[in-house]
Amino acid sequence: MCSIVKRRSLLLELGLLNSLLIGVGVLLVFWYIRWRQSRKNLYEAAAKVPTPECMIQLPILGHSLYFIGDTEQILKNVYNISLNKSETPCAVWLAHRLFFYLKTPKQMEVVLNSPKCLEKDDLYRFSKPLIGHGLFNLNVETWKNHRKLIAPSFNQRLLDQFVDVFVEQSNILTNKVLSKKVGKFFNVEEYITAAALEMVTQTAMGIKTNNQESNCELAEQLNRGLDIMFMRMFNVLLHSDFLFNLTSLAKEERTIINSFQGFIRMVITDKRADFKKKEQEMKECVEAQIDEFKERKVFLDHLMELSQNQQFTDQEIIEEVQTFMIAGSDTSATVVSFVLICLGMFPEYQQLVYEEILEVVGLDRDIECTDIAKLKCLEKFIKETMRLFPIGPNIVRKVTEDLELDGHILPKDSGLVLAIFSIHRNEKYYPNPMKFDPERFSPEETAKRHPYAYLPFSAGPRNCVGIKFGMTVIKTIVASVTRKYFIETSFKTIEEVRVKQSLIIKSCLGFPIKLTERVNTLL
Ligand code: HEM
Repeated sequence: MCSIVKRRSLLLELGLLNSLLIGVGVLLVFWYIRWRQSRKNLYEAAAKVPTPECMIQLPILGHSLYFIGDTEQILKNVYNISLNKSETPCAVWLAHRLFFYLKTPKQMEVVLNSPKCLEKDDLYRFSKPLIGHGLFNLNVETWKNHRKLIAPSFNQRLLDQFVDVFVEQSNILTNKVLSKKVGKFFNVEEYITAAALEMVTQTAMGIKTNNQESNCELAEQLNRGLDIMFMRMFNVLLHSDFLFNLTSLAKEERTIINSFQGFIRMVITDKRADFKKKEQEMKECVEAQIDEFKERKVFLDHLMELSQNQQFTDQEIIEEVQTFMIAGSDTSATVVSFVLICLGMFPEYQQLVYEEILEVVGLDRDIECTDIAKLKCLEKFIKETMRLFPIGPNIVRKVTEDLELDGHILPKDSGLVLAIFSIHRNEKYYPNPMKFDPERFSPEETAKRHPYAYLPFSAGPRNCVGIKFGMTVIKTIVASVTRKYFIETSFKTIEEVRVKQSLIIKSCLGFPIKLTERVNTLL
């Protein structure tokens, strides 16, 4: 009797369980159908354009498998999409996310100037911990306000005042740091990064850290942080915070960010105290002495002034400084490193650059701000280097309202991959594209090209805010090194310089150069 009752209650429980499972199943199916319906416009838009021929599309994962792997392979896979002759936007699925891959200057012009594409894509969310919620990453509404307030800090007059810092640090790099490396091959990147980081630290925060002469742990940490960030962006398995936090990468990233933010906080606290002290001294000071207190203003001073008018909170200041330091140092240092290996590969151009420096600056005196614009040959050389090695090889934006492009509707919530690396190496815009030829950037040749065929600093309202700053840093360092040393590299051709995409482009084999001190004679 007892066993019959038990069996009945078991059957009852099983029945309930089955009903529960069926109920959950029905709900899931219902939710899935609704979810698919809400994304109908994405599927329809994707069906109207080609998918990349070089990639197989899998259920659920889409083309994701092509974006798992090392950062060299990822850049190659993205580049391979451009080898298809068709210029129609093509659709790439990264799991449930739809991206359109764009590769013509006309498409770049429309997208970069459209108010519907000012938002950075969700992929950039993985960069927020390290780069901060500053200009680079902010959502459009806050970005508009911050950009308006911050852009004046990058004016020419202010930049001219920083040239002294750039020159001082370039001299330390050339005369103290690199002089120990003469005569043997070495990877120049870490030394340039330390110099650029010190330049940005001084001009962003107004403090000296003697980065170049001490062991530059911060620079190394930031490089590793950027690598982890990019791995996460393209590896869908690491997109979930839960799964990522189970990996050792998450722990490593947290350590890097804590030490970086701790450093910025410390500087801001010191600055605030200093700011208050100076304000007090100014109040007590007679008019004639006030000039003594008028020092060169750095980026942080501007932000702190804006915070007094309630335009920036303390946290926003920290995030903007964080952005400025990463966006300003790693980019400039990487371009300088590429320029140095290109100078090594093409000695005939190196000679022209060297002769120009002697003509404009001479042998002995320091570079001055008025010299920078006169270094035209160097400028063309830098531009050609940035064509072949653009810092942001692929920029990704998000569509916030349906956008019409080349007769196709790119729907809200899709992502747009702007394939700058592919345009820069496309023979349609740059005949014989792998030939290194600075004359492509003579005014006559430049005028013949679509202006959006060259985008090293992006373009439109959300372009790089530090273009002049970056170009001045690059010119000052390269002029200083080239005036003192003849540069060689172990790379023989551009093709040998294998590249990978961390958030920015990097050389897979580093930046090996050999320096020989020049026996300088005036021309
Ligand atoms: C040669 C050096 C540099 C290159 C090639 C470069 C390139 C770029 C590119 C391509 C973007 C757009 C990225 C995107 O839309 O995904 C960008 C944005 C930005 N860059 Fe630069 N950059 C350089 C130097 C600098 C410097 C020196 C600073 C600051 C001192 C800076 C600050 C920024 C900021 C704040 C943004 C975000 C702008 C916004 O969204 O409003 N960059 N940069």
